[in-house]
Amino acid sequence: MIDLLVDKIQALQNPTVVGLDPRLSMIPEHIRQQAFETYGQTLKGASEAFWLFNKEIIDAVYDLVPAVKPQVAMYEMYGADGVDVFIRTIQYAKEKGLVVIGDIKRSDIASTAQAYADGHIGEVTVGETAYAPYQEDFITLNPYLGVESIEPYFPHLTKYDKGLFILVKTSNPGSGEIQDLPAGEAGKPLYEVVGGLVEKWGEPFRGRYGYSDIGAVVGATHPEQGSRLREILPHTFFLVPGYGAQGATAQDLAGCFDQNGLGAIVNSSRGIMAAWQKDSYAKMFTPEEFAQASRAAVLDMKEDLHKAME
Ligand SMILES: O=c1ccn([C@@H]2O[C@H](COP(=O)(O)O)[C@@H](O)[C@H]2O)c(=O)[nH]1
Repeated sequence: MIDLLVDKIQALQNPTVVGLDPRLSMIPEHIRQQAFETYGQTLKGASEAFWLFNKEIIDAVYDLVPAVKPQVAMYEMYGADGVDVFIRTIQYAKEKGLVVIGDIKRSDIASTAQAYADGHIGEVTVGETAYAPYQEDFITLNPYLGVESIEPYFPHLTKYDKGLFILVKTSNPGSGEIQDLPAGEAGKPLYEVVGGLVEKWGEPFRGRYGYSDIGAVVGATHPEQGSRLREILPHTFFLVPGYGAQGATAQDLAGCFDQNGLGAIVNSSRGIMAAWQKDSYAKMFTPEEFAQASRAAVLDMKEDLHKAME
């Protein structure tokens, strides 16, 4: 799956992933009204508002970006209706030719990890029929439980052509409290040790570009660590969150790319979905044109990333 992602990044000349993290507060009034008139102010009403919102944003950006990253938490908080919209969003994005990164950050003992693996990137069999309930192309995982919590996903990478992004150095301000602790030889920080494991786990899954189906999450908000990780993990592709709403600039994350301008895909969720609420875009687009504002934000981000990589 990493080859397909890199092919798409190359074809579009855009290493951007649009994060699909809808919140009611960022949904324009006309969309909320439409959903609430049909379903009431209920969990289903909120979820359907997300669906209408996501669908329009996908329609506005699918020809510009290689991938989208729905964040499961935003959907799960509305229960079964929210999860239904998470699944419909994945299906719709895939129909539009987008690679889908399910940001689900799972972590558990092997037998439970197997269930996550089968459900999210594999198949579950009921009677004689095999179902693929979620169908993300990549999912995010937390490696804290060690290799046997990650291994159950490995056969699915080849069998179903899938990929993983494993948390290595996260973008949150407090990530250093645990991730920067000296853990390896010569006081190496924990994130370097985890990064080394990810590089090793990924070895059998390398593709045409030398990158593995097993990638790493590396926050844009930690520029020095990002550059260091790029140096020591030459075969590990990075999913880089933290640009925009969390304060990281294109310059901050430039070190996550390799000398060919590959090796990373940069996420922006609020910065793109809620662009219509920002003064700079609100001057140009009405709330009804929210998806066009998102499109403009994607084009601006692309230009910004290119400038930083020059
Ligand atoms: O280290 C991490 C890992 C994941 N995320 C997720 O990325 C998006 C960021 O959203 P923005 O609105 O662009 O800040 C969100 O889904 C996070 O859960 C992260 O930010 N940092």
